[in-house]
Amino acid sequence: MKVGKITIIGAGNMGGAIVNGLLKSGYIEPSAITIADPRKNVLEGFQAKGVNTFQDNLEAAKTADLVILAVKPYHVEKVIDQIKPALTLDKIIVSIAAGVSLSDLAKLIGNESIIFRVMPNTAISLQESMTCISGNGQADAHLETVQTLFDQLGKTVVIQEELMAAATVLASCGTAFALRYVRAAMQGGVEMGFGAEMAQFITAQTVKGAVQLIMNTGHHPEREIDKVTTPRGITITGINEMEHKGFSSSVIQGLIASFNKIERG
Ligand SMILES: NC(=O)C1=CN([C@@H]2O[C@H](COP(=O)(O)OP(=O)(O)OC[C@H]3O[C@@H](n4cnc5c(N)ncnc54)[C@H](OP(=O)(O)O)[C@@H]3O)[C@@H](O)[C@H]2O)C=CC1
Ligand SMILES: O=C(O)[C@@H]1CCC=N1
Repeated sequence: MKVGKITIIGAGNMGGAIVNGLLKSGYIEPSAITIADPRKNVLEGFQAKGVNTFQDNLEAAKTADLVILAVKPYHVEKVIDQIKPALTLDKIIVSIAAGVSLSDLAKLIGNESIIFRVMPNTAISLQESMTCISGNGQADAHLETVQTLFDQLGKTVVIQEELMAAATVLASCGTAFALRYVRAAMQGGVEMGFGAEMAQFITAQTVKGAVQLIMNTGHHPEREIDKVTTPRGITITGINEMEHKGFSSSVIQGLIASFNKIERG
């Protein structure tokens, strides 16, 4: 079933990106979208796009069929307290707060409620998110509705909740990790003679093409790497030097550090 009215609580990086992705998708009318945030100035831009805006979270949540909690993890409890009177059992509640479990949410909202934990990334604004979804027992009957909604905003997978911390690191933090590679390559490009703008253009298109090589074929990355690394050639010299300096190991250790941060707080 297609979702009716959506309310997003929190108009920050992610709340705003979700609204922009929804508007771009045309999946639902701007008038069926509501966003709430205490800051009036951030709401004005959304109002201009025909989206309903509120500084009062409870008012914003009242009319919704589906409420997305897009506030920082440490604001989730306070926000749920504010909107609880509007969280009737027929409403779908979606939290994107990192590290806030379904059982944490059920304690605050109620065991009978329909609750999803969803982990998107900032590319949701361009309908290019990787979004991981899990839900509680009541959520099963509404999974298609929620997955179809996020399918409009990129790619989705339904996962066991125990994998949600790993999903957060790979897919949500992953945007920043990938862009650090891009930045580092740009810095190298500038040292070799390109201006920053040209270095960014060349690096970004190269990364996009490399990603498409594995996405379009399903090939393992090493299969495509093998096609680039001429024996005694230039690429293997650079790759081996990166590995001597700990490239793969640094990436893995960074992922695990982020994972431990979610798991241990
Ligand atoms: N950023 C990312 O890439 C991702 C983030 N997430 C999760 O999404 C959530 C939001 O992150 P992000 O968008 O980056 O954070 P932001 O701080 O950018 O956005 C949160 C917004 O909520 C506002 N806010 C604060 N208190 C309230 C309140 N009581 N009621 C309504 N709005 C309030 C904030 O205002 P103010 O700034 O004034 O406090 C801010 O505008 C987090 O839980 C995070 O873990 C998940 C996936 C990816
Ligand atoms: O860094 C964070 O805590 C959030 C969650 C995932 C991406 N950004």
